[in-house]
Amino acid sequence: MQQLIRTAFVTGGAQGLGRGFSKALLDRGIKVCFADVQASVGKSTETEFKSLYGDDKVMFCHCDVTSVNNLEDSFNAAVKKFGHVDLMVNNAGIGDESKLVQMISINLTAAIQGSQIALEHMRKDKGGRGGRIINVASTAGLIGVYFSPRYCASKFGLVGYHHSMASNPHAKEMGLQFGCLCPAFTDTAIINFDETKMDYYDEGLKFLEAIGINTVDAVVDGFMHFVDNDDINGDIVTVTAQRGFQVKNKHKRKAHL
Ligand SMILES: NC(=O)c1ccc[n+]([C@@H]2O[C@H](COP(=O)([O-])OP(=O)(O)OC[C@H]3O[C@@H](n4cnc5c(N)ncnc54)[C@H](O)[C@@H]3O)[C@@H](O)[C@H]2O)c1
Ligand SMILES: CC/C=C\C[C@H](O)/C=C/C=C\C=C\C=C\[C@@H](O)[C@@H](O)C/C=C\CCC(=O)O
Repeated sequence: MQQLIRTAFVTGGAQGLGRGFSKALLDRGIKVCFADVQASVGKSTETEFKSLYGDDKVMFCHCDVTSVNNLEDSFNAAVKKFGHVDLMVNNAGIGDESKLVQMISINLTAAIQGSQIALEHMRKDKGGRGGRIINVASTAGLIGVYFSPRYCASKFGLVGYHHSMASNPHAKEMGLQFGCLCPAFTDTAIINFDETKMDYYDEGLKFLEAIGINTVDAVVDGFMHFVDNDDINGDIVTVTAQRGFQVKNKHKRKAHL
């Protein structure tokens, strides 16, 4: 029987993919707390969502995910308002090769810390009611990309964390499931590149033009796989302009060998 998802916490939800995931969840009647470092964009997204879905369905927390205290306080504010968080989405991210330390801190460290905060709250063996933790990585977490090597490293790290957590034989008794979303280039602000954000800028742009750009809606469709299906533990969803969304799971494949 499908675990009922009633509430979600989404980082980086003020705009782009996080906003798209939040809206799709709200459309399903799931209450959403979204956190973002951009206060004014977050507030205006919150105002719009409240007018569409009602004041009790959505909340915005101004939060810099690189501060673990800030992240924990925001998560706890969602638990206080909604009673429980069933779905954690670690989505906040940047793509800037000139900001190595900040990028690792946001894309990798904060996503791991967000996962750990969520799982301590969700663990059935510790009195929680279970839940799902979705980490937003990238196809750049699955294949090497020479013009964005630092970004790639942050996303490979996150995919490694996902595999490790999903392969935990105790995940089931804790009531936890781990999913990882790996889109290729998608039409959001993160792909507004300039020479400082990418190595081999011209070659990077040519690659991007050659493989094409996903719409936000296409990536949201892939994301909803983690909400609409029962047994998603270990799933990696890739979304590419050429092939749409595809689900891969090396843990299940191994189990069948
Ligand atoms: N758009 C793409 O091509 C693409 C492809 C694959 C993966 N991704 C990943 O998707 C995720 C969302 O990116 P997007 O494409 O929507 O880009 P975006 O720039 O539109 O959105 C990123 C959001 O994260 C927020 N954010 C950044 N730093 C933060 C911090 N320290 N604390 C809290 N919030 C912070 C931003 O304010 C913004 O709202 C990222 O993890 C990104 O790496 C994007
Ligand atoms: C640095 C910029 C910020 C965001 C952009 C995004 O995260 C970066 C994507 C970089 C590369 C994407 C490559 C996509 C390639 C696909 O067309 C395809 O060839 C790979 C598809 C699946 C991959 C891997 C696998 O199945 O093993």
